[in-house]
Amino acid sequence: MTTVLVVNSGSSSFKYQLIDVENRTALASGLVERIGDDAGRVRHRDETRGDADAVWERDTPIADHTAGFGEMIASFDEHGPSLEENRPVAVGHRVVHGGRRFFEPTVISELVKINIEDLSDLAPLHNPAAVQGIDAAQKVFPDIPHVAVFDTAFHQTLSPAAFTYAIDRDLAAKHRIRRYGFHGTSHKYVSEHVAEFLGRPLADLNQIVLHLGNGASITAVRGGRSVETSMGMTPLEGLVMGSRSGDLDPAVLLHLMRRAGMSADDLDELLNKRSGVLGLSGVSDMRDLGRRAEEGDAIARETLDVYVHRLRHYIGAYYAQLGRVDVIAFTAGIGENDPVIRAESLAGLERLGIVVDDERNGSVVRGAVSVISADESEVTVLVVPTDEELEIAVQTLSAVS
Ligand SMILES: Nc1ncnc2c1ncn2[C@@H]1O[C@H](COP(=O)(O)OP(=O)(O)O)[C@@H](O)[C@H]1O
Ligand SMILES: CC(=O)OP(=O)(O)O
Ligand SMILES: [Mg+2]
Repeated sequence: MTTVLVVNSGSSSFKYQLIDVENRTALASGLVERIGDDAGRVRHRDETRGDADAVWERDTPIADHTAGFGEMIASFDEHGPSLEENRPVAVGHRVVHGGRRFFEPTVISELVKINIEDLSDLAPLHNPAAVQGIDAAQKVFPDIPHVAVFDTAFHQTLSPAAFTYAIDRDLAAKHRIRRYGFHGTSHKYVSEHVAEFLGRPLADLNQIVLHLGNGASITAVRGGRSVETSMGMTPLEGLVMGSRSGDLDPAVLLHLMRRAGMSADDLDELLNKRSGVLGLSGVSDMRDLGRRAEEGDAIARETLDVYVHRLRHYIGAYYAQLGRVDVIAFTAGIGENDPVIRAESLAGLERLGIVVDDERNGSVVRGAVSVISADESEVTVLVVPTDEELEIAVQTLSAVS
């Protein structure tokens, strides 16, 4: 058995899995969530036992990703499966920003780590967390290779028309300003999985993939290649997110600098950490927002409207970019679990061939691929659980063997 330990450091949570790559199965999985929050939570599952009792949950404040990594090792020691007996051949790390330097899975040397750290100003919520995770993991597993798999990799296929910002050409080239795109491992996995599920060649399918997690992005995939994506030079552009603004008029920044005396660091913090759903409503978690809206809270309802309005804007734009759409796939925390967001983002689009079936949308089985479009819908609408960890494990093994 060949196992790989995968660490997926998100902005507010980190997921891990010990994966038996040949059998494409997880031996253990876990989630350390609400990092940096007093309501931190650890969930560890021994997947080898296959019973509902093999899950352990614990509430504990988790200061940062390094502390979270300690919780993960403690969970393996306490509950199993044994990391000694199922010793991984490598650790695969999700790294959000690879810039132009990295697009293949890359064995992490000191130099690679310095380069990842160097890209932190382009992904301030993510690359520092990844480096912390790599440092902590290298201490625990000093004798096996560590591999970085980059979120930006899948979007290397964007055309210049799609990745170029309309600013001074020389200045942009000098400072490497262009669209890179993110969540690529997820967009790749989901779009390939869709083809498998439908039993159709990937090359024949035009897809719109909506990755709606704490960070969120949408990608137009033509024949398995990313042709347009909503995140840009950094994971700040595009959709409304948990605490990130997504798109705004760049002049807003100038206005805030001139009129509110805000510095670059102030704006960075405002747009990445105090905007989006959090900035509008005071809560960043979509579960909390949905609950408040249901209870009649007007601000929560308005925040949902802003969120959905932006989503629909992109769905329309990507429909036009693709010309013909075969599949719309929802994935990640919100995409997989929130029927209200799914229904509202596609409501009234019958003329585009999109008809969601309310019954199917409301009875999606967690963890399985589900069709939520009506039989008469020309566009097949799917909920597809993403598996960034499996994709990372496969790519990690390919980099070390
Ligand atoms: N049952 C649910 N209903 C609505 N939203 C949910 C549900 N479960 C999780 N979410 C949302 O999913 C988001 C986190 O998604 P995830 O893909 O784990 O994000 P990330 O990887 O960026 O941390 C949170 O906003 C959370 O509220
Ligand atoms: C790139 C990005 O935004 O990642 P996440 O959704 O995990 O925050
Ligand atoms: Mg994520």
